[in-house]
Amino acid sequence: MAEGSAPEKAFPVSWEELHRTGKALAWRLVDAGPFEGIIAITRGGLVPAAIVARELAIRVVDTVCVTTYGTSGDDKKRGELKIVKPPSLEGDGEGWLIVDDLVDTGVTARAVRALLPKAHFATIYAKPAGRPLVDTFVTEVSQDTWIYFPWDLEQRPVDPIAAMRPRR
Ligand SMILES: O=P(O)(O)OC[C@H]1O[C@H](OP(=O)(O)OP(=O)(O)O)[C@H](O)[C@@H]1O
Ligand SMILES: Nc1nc2[nH]cnc2c(=O)[nH]1
Ligand SMILES: [Mg+2]
Repeated sequence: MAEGSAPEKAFPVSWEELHRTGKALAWRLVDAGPFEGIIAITRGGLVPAAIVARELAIRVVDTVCVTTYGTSGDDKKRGELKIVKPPSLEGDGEGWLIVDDLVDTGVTARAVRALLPKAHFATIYAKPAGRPLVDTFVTEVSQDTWIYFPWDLEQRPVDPIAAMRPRR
């Protein structure tokens, strides 16, 4: 999310939807390979990487562990980007697939691309600012949207619409 611009729209994603869209990503990647393996950007890329690995029969899965958002306790606030664990892989990433859940400002993608410039970079979702950094994605959402993944959500009771309006 761009500094100073609070996201206005919520885009909640269910497990079923994530699985379906993750498979759609795998379909888009099938002719871009074969890949030596996947590098998942933790933590958000872990579940999408598992879905893509299963669909493309990829057995080698590595991680690059990055912290940016949420380090101050607010999940929507960006902190300083740190690579807390680099990929085990040596080299420029040629023949490898990097998977993340989404690209927003592109700061995370840019940092990981700098480590592995020749790898193919794939995400399920992309916002316009980060889109040029991604080789393959499935769904674009507007920059002022915040995507809520299944692991960000739980079922809760909500008031009926009428209860949220002033009585006439
Ligand atoms: O394009 P950017 O503006 O850099 O944002 C995209 C990154 O933000 C989220 O990760 P986050 O830092 O929230 O950590 P997490 O994956 O551990 O949830 C998401 O999983 C991407 O990795
Ligand atoms: N869950 C989630 N994390 C993000 N990190 C940067 N943008 C987003 C977003 O829209 N949703
Ligand atoms: Mg992430």
